Amino acid sequence: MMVRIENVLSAEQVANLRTMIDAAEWVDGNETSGHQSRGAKRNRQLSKSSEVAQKAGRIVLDALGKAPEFVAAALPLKVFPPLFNRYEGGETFGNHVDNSIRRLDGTDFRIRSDLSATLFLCDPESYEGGELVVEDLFGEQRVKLPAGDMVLYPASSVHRVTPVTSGARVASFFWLQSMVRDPVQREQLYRLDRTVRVLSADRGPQDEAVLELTNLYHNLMRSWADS
Ligand SMILES: O=C(O)CCC(=O)C(=O)O
Ligand SMILES: [Fe+2]
Repeated sequence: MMVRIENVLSAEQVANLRTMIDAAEWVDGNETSGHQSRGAKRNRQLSKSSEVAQKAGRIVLDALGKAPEFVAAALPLKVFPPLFNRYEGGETFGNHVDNSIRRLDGTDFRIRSDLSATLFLCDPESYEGGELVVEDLFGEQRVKLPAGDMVLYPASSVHRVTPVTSGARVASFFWLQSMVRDPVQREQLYRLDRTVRVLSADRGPQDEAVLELTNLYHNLMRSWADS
C-alpha cells in the first residue's frame, strides 16, 4: 500500500527546516548506502552524525507524532532517525532496494524496515524530474508531492528517483518498523480505522455500530500488533 499523508509540516515549518539544513554541510549520499544501492545513488545528504541533521530529524519525528493519518497508516513501532537528501544537476538514485534491517551506528537501536517514507521539503514546481518511482506488480507509481506532504511506501519495493534536471529536490527520508508486520493486515486496519472515523463523524462516537467497529479494530490490533 502506498499512502500520501498531507500537511505533515506546515509551510512555516518547512521554511524553518530549510533555513536550518540548507546552510549545513552536505556529503556524498553513499554515506548510508548498502552494497547494492551504492552504484545507483548519486545525491547529497546531510551527514547523519551532524548536529543539524539530528536536530532537524527530531523536528520531523515530532511532526510525525502529531500527524494522526501517519500514525493510523503506519502504526509505527520504531522510526529510524530521519535523514535529509538533495538532488540537483542531474543527480538521481537508480533502481534499488532498501536494507531490511537498519542499525543506528554505535547503538543497539535496530529496526526492521517495513515502510519507507519521503517527506518533500520543496515545491514540485521548483525542480524538473526528481519523481520517486515505486514499482509494484501493477506497474509504476510516480510520486512528486507538495512541500510538507509525505509518501509512505513498502520498504520491500524496488524504487528510484529520476534525475533532477533543473532546480533542486530536497527531502527528508526514513524507514520505520510497524507494530503490524504483515502489509495486508496493516492495510485492513487502516481501512477499518478510516471507516470508523467517517461513521463516527456521521453518527457520533456513542453510536452502537461505531462502538462495535471500534471494538473490532482494537481486538484485531491485539491479535496482530507487536508493541
Ligand atoms: O529520495 C527519495 O525520495 C528516496 C530515497 C531512497 O530511496 C533511499 O535513500 O533509499
Ligand atoms: Fe530507497
